[in-house]
Amino acid sequence: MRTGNLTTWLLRGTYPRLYVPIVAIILLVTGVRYHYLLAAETDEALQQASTELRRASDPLLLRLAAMPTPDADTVTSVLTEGLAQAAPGVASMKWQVAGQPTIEVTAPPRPAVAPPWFAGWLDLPAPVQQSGLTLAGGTSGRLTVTAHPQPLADQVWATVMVQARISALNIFTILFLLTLLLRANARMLQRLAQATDAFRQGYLSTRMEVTGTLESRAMAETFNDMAGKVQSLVLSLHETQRQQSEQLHFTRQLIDALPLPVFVRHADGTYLDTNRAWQRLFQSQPGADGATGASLPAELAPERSARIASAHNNEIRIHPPHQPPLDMAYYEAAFTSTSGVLAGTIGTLVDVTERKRAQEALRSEKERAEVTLASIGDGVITTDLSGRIETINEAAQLMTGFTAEQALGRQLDEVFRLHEEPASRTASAAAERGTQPGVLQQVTYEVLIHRSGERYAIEYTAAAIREGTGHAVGCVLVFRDVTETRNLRHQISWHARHDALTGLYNRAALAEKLTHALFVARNQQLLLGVCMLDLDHFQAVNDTFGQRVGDRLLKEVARRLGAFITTHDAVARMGGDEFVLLLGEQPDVSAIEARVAVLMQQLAAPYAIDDRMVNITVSIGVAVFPQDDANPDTLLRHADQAMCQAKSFGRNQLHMFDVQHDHAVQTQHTRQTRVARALHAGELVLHYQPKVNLRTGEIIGLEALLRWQHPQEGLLGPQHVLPLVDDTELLVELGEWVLRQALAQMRQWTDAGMTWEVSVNIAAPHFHRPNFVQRLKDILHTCPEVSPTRLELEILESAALEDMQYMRHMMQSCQALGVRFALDDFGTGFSSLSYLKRLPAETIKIDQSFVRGILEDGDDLTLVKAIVALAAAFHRHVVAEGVETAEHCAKLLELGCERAQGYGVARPMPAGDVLPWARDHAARYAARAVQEAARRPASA
Ligand SMILES: Nc1nc2c(ncn2[C@@H]2O[C@H](COP(=O)(O)OP(=O)(O)OP(=O)(O)O)[C@@H](O)[C@H]2O)c(=O)[nH]1
Repeated sequence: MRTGNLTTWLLRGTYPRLYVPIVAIILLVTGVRYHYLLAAETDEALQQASTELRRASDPLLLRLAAMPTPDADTVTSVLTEGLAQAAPGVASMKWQVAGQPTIEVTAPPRPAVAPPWFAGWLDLPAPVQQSGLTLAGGTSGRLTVTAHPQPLADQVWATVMVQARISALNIFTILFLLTLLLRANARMLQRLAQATDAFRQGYLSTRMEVTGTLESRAMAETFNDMAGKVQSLVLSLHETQRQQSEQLHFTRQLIDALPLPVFVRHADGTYLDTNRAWQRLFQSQPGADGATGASLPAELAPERSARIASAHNNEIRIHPPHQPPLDMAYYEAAFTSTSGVLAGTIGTLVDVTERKRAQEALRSEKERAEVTLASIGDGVITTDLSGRIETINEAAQLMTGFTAEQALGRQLDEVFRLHEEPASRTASAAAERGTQPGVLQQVTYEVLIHRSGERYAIEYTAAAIREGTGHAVGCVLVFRDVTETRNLRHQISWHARHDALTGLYNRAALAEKLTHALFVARNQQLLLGVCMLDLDHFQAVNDTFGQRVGDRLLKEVARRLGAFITTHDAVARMGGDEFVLLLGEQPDVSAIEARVAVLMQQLAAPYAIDDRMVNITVSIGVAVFPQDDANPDTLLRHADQAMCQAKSFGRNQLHMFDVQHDHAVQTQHTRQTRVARALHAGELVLHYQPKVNLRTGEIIGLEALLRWQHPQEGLLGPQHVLPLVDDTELLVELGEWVLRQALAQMRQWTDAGMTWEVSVNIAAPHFHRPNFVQRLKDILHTCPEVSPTRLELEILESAALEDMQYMRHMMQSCQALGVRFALDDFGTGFSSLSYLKRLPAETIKIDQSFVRGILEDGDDLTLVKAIVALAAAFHRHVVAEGVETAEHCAKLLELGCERAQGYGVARPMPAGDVLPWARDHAARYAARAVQEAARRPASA
C-alpha cells in the first residue's frame, strides 16, 4: 500500500471513529445539562419574581390600609410610587375596590435581552401577586401586582449564555487536544508506512528516526530492531542463494561436460532436464523438452526404464535421428529430496556399439579359430611357458588318445609322447630361438605314441606364442599323422568317400574300389561283374509320394544292396536312383547272372515306407571283366549302356554287355549322333536357376543348366546328354555352345538393365583341353558388352583335385581374363586345407547332399559349419546348393551362409521366365521386409 493511501486510510478511519462518538456524547451531555439548567433557572427566576412582587405589594398594602378613605388620586400616586420603587421586573399594579373604578398603574416596557425565539420557546407565565385589604369603611380592596415575563427570560438567557460559553470552551479544548493527538499519531504511522515501503522496495538499510512522542520513539526503535534483523536475514539468504546458484552452475557444467547422454526425470514422470550429450544425440533443444521428444526410446518410458536398468542385459537399441542405430547400455539412479522422499530419476546411456561390435568380431574370430582348429586335420596343442597344456584340438585328441579334459593342465610330454626326443625340448628351444610369427618352422619327423600304445609317424612344428611386446608366453605345436593321409577330419574323409543319403560308397570311392577289384580279378584270374542299376520310374515315386518317401526308398534299396553283397563285392550310389554293384571273384558269367537275378528279386519286393507299400523294379546293365577288358571308366560306361538297353527293352530287365555281339557301342554312337543333331536342331536349351542372398533377398546370380527339349520324351536333364558325349569332341562343342548361349543371354539381360552374374558348369575334360583359355577368350570377345567378371565357371571339386598344379595354372589364366571360379559339389571331394588354399576359386558351393541334412543330421550340420568357417578363413564366398525349405534358409543364415540356391528359392526356369520371376521375387521380399519391420517394436 502506498504511503498516501495508508495515511488517508488512517485519517478516514480514525476521525469518524473517534470524533463522531465524542461529538455525540458531548451533544448528549450538553443537552441533558441544559435541560436541567433551564428548568432550574426558570424556577429560580419565577421564585425570584414572586418574592419581588411580594416585596413590592406589602408596603403598598400598609399604606393603603392607613388611609381612611383613599381617593383615586392618592391611590394612583401611591401605586405610582410603589411601582417606581418596585423591582424592574414589575409590570403593573392594580387596585380594585368594590363599587369603585379599578385603579391601575403600568410600568413602561423594558428592552428585551433574550432573543424572541428563546422567550417564545421558554413561554414563561407572567407572575401575579394579589392581596386583599379591608378598608376602614369596612369595604374591601384588592391589590394586584403583575410582573413582566420578559425579564425572567432575559435572566435565564444570560445564565444559559454564560454556561454555553463555558461548555463551548470545554468542547473546543477537548477536540483540539484530540486532533493534536491524532495528528501526531498519523505522522508516526506515515513515517512507519514510508519506512516499510522503502524496506519492501529493497532498501534494507532503511531506519526510522527515533524522535517524537514516547510511542513514536518506541515504535521507531522496534521497527529499526526488526529491520536490522530482517536485513541480516535477507543478506544471509542472498549469500546462501548465491552459493546455491554457484553450486547449480557448477553442477550444470559438470553434467554438460559428461560425454554420456544424461536426462533427469521427476518422480511424476515429467522430464526436468537433459545434458548437452543427450541433446546432441537426439538433436533436441536444451531443457525439459529435450527428453520428451518422439526420439526418446520407448524402453526409457517411466514405467519400463527401471526394469531395463536393473536387468542383467541392460542394453537397448537407440535410433537417433539421422544416425545409424546404436547399442547402448542404460543406467539409472533415483534421487531424493533433503527429507529423503523420492524426487525422481537420473538416467544415462553408455554407447556400447563399438564394444559389442568388437565383442562380436572377437567372438566370431574366436569361433572361427575354434571351428578352424576343430576342422583342420592337423593336431594343434598350445602350452604355457612351463609346458603345461592350455588347448588341444580335436585332431590332437584323436592322435594322442587324450580328451581335452584329460589333457588340459598336464605337462606336454605326458600327453604328446614322442618316441625319440621329448616335445618339451623342441618347444622350449622354439621359445628361446625367438621365432617370428608367420615364419615357417622347421618340420620334425617323429613317432607319436598314442595313449593306447599305438604308434603314428607324424611331422610336427613347434613355435613360440608371443605377446605384442615380443615376449614369449607359450608354445604351439602343430602335427599331423603322416601314416595315412588323414589331413582332414574324419567326417570330411567319410563324406568324401560316401554318399550322404544312403551311406554307400560314392562315385569317387567306387573308382578306387573298381581299380582294386580289377587288380584282384586280374591277379586271381576270376571274373568281375560291373553292374549298373537304375530304378525304374523312380521319378514317379517322388512325384506321387514326395521327395521324403523317395529318399526313404533310396535308403531301403541301399540297405538291401548292402545286405546282398559279400566281402568280395562293393556297392556305390552314383547319384539319383543309380547304383553300381561290383561282384568280385566270380567264377563265370552265369554265376553273375544268377546273383543279379536274385538281387532283382530282392529289390522288387514291396517296400513298407511309413504306412504305405511302394513297389519298384530295377533295370540292370552288366559289363564283365575280363571279357570286356577295358579301363574302369569304360567298364562303367559299358555297364551304363547295357542298363540303358535294359530300359529300352521294357525295364525290370538284366542286360549283359557283350563286346562282340551287343549293339551297345552302336547305340552309343547313335545316341551321340542324336545329341549332335539335337544341338544343331536347337533342341538343347539352357534353364537358369537363381542364386540369392537369403538375408537381403538380392539376386546374386544364376546358374545355367543344360536341358534337352526332346520331341518325344519331353524335357530331359543333363544326365541324358552329358554321359553320351563324355570324352568326345562333342562335349567340347556342347560346352562352348553353353558358354556362348549364357553370354548371349547375359547381353539380353544387360539390355533390360539386369547385370546378373551367370555361372556355367564346365566338364573336366573340356576344361583340360590345352586351348581352353584361348577358346574362352575368343568366346568372350564375341560378347564385348558383357564384362567377363560376370561369368563364373563351375568346376567339380573332385575334378579340380585331379591335377592341382595344372588346375591352379589354368584357373589363374582364366582369371586373368576376368572370369571367376566356383568349386561345385564341395565336400564330396577330398580337399584338405592346403588344397583349398591353393585353388584360387572365389566361391565354394556346398554339395546339396550335406545342405539337405543340416536340419536333422548332426554330421551334415557340423560339416556345413566347418565348410562355412573354412570359406570365411580363406575369404571365399560360399553358396549352399539344394536349399529346399524356409527352415533350411533360416539354419544357413544362422550358420553364417547367406548365399543359397535350390528349389526352396526357385526351380531352374527358361530364360524368358527369369525377369518376371525376379520382379515377383523382389515384390515378395519387399512385402516380407515391410511385415518384419512392422513386427519390430517402435524404439528400435
Ligand atoms: N528322392 C530323391 N530323388 C532324387 C534324388 N536324386 C535325384 N532324384 C530324382 O530321381 C529321379 C531320377 O529319375 P530318372 O532316373 O531320370 O528317371 P526315372 O523316373 O527313374 O525313369 P527311368 O530311369 O527312365 O526308369 C529324378 O526325378 C530326380 O529328381 C535324391 O537324392 N532323392
